[in-house]
Amino acid sequence: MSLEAFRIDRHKHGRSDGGGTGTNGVTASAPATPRASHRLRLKPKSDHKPESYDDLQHQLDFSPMLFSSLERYLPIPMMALSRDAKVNYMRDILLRYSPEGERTRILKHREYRQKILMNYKPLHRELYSMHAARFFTPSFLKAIRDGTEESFRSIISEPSPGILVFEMLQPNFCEMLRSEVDNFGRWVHDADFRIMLPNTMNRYGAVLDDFGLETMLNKMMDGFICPMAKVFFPEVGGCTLDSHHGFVVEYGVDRDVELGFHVDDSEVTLNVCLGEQFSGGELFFRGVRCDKHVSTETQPEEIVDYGHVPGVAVLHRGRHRHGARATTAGHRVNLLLWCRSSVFRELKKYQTDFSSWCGECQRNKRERHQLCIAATKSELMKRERKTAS
Ligand SMILES: O=C(O)CCC(=O)C(=O)O
Ligand SMILES: [Fe+2]
Repeated sequence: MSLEAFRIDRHKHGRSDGGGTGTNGVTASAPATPRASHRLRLKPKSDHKPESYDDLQHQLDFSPMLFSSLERYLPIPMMALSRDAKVNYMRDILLRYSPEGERTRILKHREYRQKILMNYKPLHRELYSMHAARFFTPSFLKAIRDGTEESFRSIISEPSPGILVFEMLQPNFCEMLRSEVDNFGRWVHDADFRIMLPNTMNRYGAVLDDFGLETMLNKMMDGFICPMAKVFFPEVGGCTLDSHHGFVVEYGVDRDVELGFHVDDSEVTLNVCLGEQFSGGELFFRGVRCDKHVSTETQPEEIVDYGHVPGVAVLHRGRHRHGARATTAGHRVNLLLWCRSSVFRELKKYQTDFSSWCGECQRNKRERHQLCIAATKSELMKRERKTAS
């Protein structure tokens, strides 16, 4: 695989940041001048149970889960205040840290979503809230209910370390989601509405979060992906996933045919095939890499290919380099949930060694270790020779 073709996909509209004027008492006005007096605690109050802000998703400028995570860092007297007071306090802090351009982007995206939500009529209303028993396969549900590493391992296969494959979605859910996306596509066409593409690589597909599925997908991440990510990907923020970018991509000879070699703008990616009949479209993986090593050589043991099966999920680190081969016949539709951790992203800024997950950092560390052992050995031998003579 030539690494020249490598591209890092930095999705620009990825944050869950719906908006609009709300009816829940949360002011969603243009960003106020942030108050510098607003502070957070250095350490979280771990026994504090944060509120849920999910129902405010269309009024908030940031992911509701971010507010829940941040609540543990509030000054103690704040914790007992009303939810609205807490939201406004946290929102001021968050806005203080988001640059002007980012704030404008958030507001524009909020308006964009609002326009869609006010005009698009969903086809399958049942998709818009979480009905776990109807969406997921019994084996997946049981594993999640048990919640142990052993129960997860009983349903997954791992063709290579860090690539988890398991049956997840019921055929009926796959079909409903496909037809909902088709319905949305027809509305976009009829209304002559310009939509935002899921990412910089796919021309065919739709951002599910933009037409009302954000809450359901948040629940999917929170209740069904986080438990697995905690066990299998703790070193890349698997324990602190707090926002997502949910979308569907479509492939075929008359759509996107293949997908170039890339890494996702996610900590953990869920990729589930929704069908239909197709040939080709295999995923190829080439090892996990940090930013610095993203274009380094692939080692033979990192080469893995995977053929999509409808209803079956692939869960992997976002930094696991991959791409999709040409879909040579038929039509392939996949659901993607790029799960992110704001805590992990913040901490990463201050780190240089990622040997707990980057294949190249690991190799470098091993090499340094071996050099160190060799140097110690030679020093010891020198000393022995000296004492002997
Ligand atoms: O087509 C696929 O299955 C891969 C999609 C993917 O990697 C992505 O959208 O990030
Ligand atoms: Fe990807």
